[in-house]
Amino acid sequence: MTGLSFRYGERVALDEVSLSAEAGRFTALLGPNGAGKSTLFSLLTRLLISRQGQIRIAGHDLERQPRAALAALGVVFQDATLDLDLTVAQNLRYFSRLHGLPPRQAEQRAEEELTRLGLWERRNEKVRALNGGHRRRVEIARALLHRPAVLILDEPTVGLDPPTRRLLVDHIHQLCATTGMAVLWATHLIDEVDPISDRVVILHRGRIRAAGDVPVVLAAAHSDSLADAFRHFTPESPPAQEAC
Ligand SMILES: Nc1ncnc2c1ncn2[C@@H]1O[C@H](COP(=O)(O)OP(=O)(O)OP(=O)(O)O)[C@@H](O)[C@H]1O
Repeated sequence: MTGLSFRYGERVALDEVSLSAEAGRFTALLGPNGAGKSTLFSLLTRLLISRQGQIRIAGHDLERQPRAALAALGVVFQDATLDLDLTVAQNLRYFSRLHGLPPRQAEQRAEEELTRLGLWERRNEKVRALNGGHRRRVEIARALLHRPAVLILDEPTVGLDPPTRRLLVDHIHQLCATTGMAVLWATHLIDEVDPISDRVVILHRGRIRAAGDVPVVLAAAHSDSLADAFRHFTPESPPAQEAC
């Protein structure tokens, strides 16, 4: 996205934000509460529209080619959006229909993704019967059914216990490396970043404060830890959590 701005009335939520998520890489969008992460996700998914700036998804302009752009996008929102009274399989089937996947292909894709996330055996259970971590996994499986080129996740580990959090973070890192998908993962938890392979974008009060590979961000902050760099670029914010 380039030069993206958005305001709620007089309140500026995003100010000339430009960032990219590269294919095959995990980009961590780090920002404290109120930084503008959810607003950015709403713009990426067209829940909000901005006249200032441009968003391209897998080469498609979101404003001019919304169908093609959104077809290339997988989304996991901050709040769960599953139907609790449908089974895991029914939730996935419904979503596949929305994306126009033929039934046979939809079933195949559901099996692949649920198996990968260890949930195939539980496909006929109602989502209501699953714990928070398993529901999150179902949402991730659902977001991947149509094989998006870009996957965006808005603080997907909020409320999960540390082992479940680790499992999801590792899973998405692995997917990124093996499928070539671009991932944009919003978080305020520093320990979700892999300092070796990830890119980091630090957003504070609607503006990008730093972006690049971890060593670049550390050098810009004259710091040797990402937690310190985060504090440096987000003054007057609560300290970043390194672990749950
Ligand atoms: N519907 C709204 N009306 C007015 N202001 C809003 C609205 N939604 C968000 N804001 C403001 O816009 C700014 C960015 O909020 P946003 O929710 O995008 O941040 P965030 O980084 O996602 O924060 P969090 O981690 O708390 O979800 C904040 O100052 C917030 O108060």
